[in-house]
Amino acid sequence: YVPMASQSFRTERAGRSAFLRPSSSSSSSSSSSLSSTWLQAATMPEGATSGATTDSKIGVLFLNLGGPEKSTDVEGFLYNLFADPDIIRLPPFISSLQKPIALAISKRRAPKSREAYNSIGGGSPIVKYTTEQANLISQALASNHNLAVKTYIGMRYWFPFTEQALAEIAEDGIQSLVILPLYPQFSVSTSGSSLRLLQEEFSKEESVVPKSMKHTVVASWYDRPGYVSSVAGLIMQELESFTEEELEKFGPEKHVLFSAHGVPQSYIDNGDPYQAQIQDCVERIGKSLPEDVTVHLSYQSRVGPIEWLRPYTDDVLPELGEQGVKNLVVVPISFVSEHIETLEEIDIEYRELAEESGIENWRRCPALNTDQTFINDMADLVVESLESPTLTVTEACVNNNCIDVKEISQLIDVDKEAKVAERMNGRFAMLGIVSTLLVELASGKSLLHMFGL
Ligand SMILES: C=CC1=C(C)c2cc3[nH]c(cc4nc(cc5[nH]c(cc1n2)c(C)c5CCC(=O)O)C(CCC(=O)O)=C4C)c(C)c3C=C
Ligand SMILES: [Fe+2]
Ligand SMILES: [Fe+2]
Repeated sequence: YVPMASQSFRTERAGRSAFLRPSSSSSSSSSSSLSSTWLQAATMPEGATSGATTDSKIGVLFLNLGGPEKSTDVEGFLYNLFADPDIIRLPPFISSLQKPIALAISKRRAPKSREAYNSIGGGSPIVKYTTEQANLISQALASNHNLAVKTYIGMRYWFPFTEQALAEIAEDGIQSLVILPLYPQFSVSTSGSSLRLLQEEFSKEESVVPKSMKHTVVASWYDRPGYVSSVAGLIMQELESFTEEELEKFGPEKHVLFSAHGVPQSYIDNGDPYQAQIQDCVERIGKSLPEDVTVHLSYQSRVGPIEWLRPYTDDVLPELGEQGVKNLVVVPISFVSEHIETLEEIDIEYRELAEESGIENWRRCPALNTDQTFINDMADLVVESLESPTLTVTEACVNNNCIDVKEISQLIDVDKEAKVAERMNGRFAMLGIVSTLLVELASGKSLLHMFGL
């Protein structure tokens, strides 16, 4: 649990800044003409003149996945992850088995996972980095934009849980909340899962947060020039670290491999925008790299026997080796802080595979972590989202196909039948993972182990 006392919070805005009164509304004195952007509505009381401001308490909630901080957390963390219907999708007729299945899979996977966490010091650094990012973004909002906000961290599967963050948000009396998933690209399995949790909470009769609290979501932000240039900047540092001697020895060709986190192919077939956003993201970053650099894209971290997004990183590395690639920078692209899949999977497993494949001059681009260009851009993003029309959690989920429209059919008018049918297909595909488990339980044979679960 991260004590919130460590985060900065000023109830008063640090001063009067112009952005709260954008020029488009500066001559208006009617609150109704301001209703398109919720910050204005939230900060200006009914009938206020454009110059007037009130001190609305603004919060920013950063959503992230979370990770075990010590070895004994691993099984509980895995259970929470596999109990999430956005990670293991079951068809409705066995959905009541979600929890026992999660229990069995987490027990099965825990030793392998624990070993991986032990190899990086026993736990995940996600909370540490996310806390630092939240604090620095809050500082950048104060210094660059004269705006005081309180920041909160809501992890999906481990402490500090999103539910805890919501309780604090309510206790602090936050009136306007920006919800910012720390995943640049949207996937149903990451941002979508966290937003669904919020959607369910906010739509309860007796929600933890008051109905009067306004909120807006930033669903994805991989296409922001600030984000693109901060990643490109980190890649350039790695490319420039190839020495004259190395280039003489291994040749002048430089390659960059973007290794994105994978998702099951069935998610994409059912409307997850993730792959399209990854491709667009890689294209944008690739364009800001020197022309003599060759760019590749692959997907890592697959789990279970079903088809995931291809090509797989562990297939591409040997292929690059065969093609004679020697100078390679590997870039983790789906996440903004170091975690087990950068520190263990890329730095240990893939590095070893690359060496075996003859890729002799290896670099790994660090995750953004506390990169200052990135932090400043995230602060700008918060301000821009405050000035823009709101996007509610429900709208963000529906726009990105991560909500069963049947569940919210009262709220939103869409073609229910078609959407529900599409989701069912994805759920049957996930039966691949689950039926393997059931066969294993019945036969006593370790099929899941064979498949890496
Ligand atoms: C089984 C399905 C999984 C999907 C789909 C998935 C998508 C996905 N995950 C991340 C980022 C992270 N995943 C992390 C841990 C983790 N994820 C899965 C499974 C799926 N992920 C498992 C089983 C685990 C546990 C670790 C393990 O045993 O391998 C983490 C936490 C890392 C940490 O340091 O603790 C992150 C981060 C993305 C971005 C993504 C889809 C886009
Ligand atoms: Fe993973
Ligand atoms: Fe994951």
